[in-house]
Amino acid sequence: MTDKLTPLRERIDAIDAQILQLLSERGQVAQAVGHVKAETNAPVFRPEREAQVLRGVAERNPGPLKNSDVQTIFREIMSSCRALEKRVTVAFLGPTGTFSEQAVFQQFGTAIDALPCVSIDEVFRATEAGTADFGVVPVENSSEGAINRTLDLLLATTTIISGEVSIAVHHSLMTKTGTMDGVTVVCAHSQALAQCQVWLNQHYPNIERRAVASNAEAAVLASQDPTVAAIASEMAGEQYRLGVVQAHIQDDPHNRTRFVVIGQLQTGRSGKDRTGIVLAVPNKAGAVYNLLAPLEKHGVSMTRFESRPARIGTWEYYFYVDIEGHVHDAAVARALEELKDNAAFFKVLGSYPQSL
Ligand SMILES: C=C(O[C@@H]1C=C(C(=O)O)C=C[C@H]1O)C(=O)O
Repeated sequence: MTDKLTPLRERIDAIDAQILQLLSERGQVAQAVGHVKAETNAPVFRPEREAQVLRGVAERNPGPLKNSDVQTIFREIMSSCRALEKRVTVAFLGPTGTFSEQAVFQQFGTAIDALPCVSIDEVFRATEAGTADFGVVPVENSSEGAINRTLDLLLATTTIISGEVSIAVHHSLMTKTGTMDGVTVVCAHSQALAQCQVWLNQHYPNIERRAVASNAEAAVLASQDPTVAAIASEMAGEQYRLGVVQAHIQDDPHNRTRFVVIGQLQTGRSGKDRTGIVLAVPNKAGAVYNLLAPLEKHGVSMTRFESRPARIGTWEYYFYVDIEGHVHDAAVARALEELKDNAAFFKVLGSYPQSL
């Protein structure tokens, strides 16, 4: 047994030495890139380039490692290389242990300074003020729909969207003891309570449900009080040493939340991009139909259409539209020129690589 293992481990040691040498070389090249960028004051973080690297490794992956695992490794390599150029600060809806934090690491890797904020408003403020280089905010959930606060803040913000991240959202019911004995209240963020309502109605119809600021806060409360159960990610549960009563209690097993990255950075073309815009039209018959006609004319696909009541001003609704492509793609540029002409309000939220 040992004799068979020894030569294999020697091979692994030799490979690791090569990997380490190559990582060192990669780091040195990233430092050289950093010097070139510093000379021209160019941005350090280039999401379009990172997206291309990650797509490339999945395309060229010879196996046996899974594409998603190889991408996780390369994301971390890039995060560390980027940190040699400059370490970025990223604001998110805290505390630590939230799905927002998970989204931050999925986009930037872990060689960053994560800045937990108490609200989505605070994430926007920190990013606008430059306290953070970027902010990560939730925009939509596959079962609950739009995150309205984010949509409203996107309308007025001076920041632009530079990226998107989509993560699977699995909720677990957890308590200090790992059982429901003596539990009188289930705490979670209102979105999480909504996403688990059928399951809760079936299993614990009579236990009070209390909305709190975040699932992580619910986990903190449960860790301090055995009569409180929390709905949160298992990651948060581990962090606050909770026992799992039941894992994966969300009503939709494919539940996902999409986040956008906001900042001052205008992301370049990656070859597979998305663009977010906000529009308003005068309240006339056929106005919305006519408004969107240029998309069809120029062969631009719409991937999302969301409306929000305008709370002030002359128009009734703002329309949040996501389209495929980048503002620098010829067809998108032409379509947007025409859209703009027909709109009473028009704002490009940003162009960015489509999430993996
Ligand atoms: C090295 C660069 O800087 C950063 C780090 C990257 C990497 O490690 O591959 C890629 C893009 C940038 O976010 C670069 O721009 O090429």
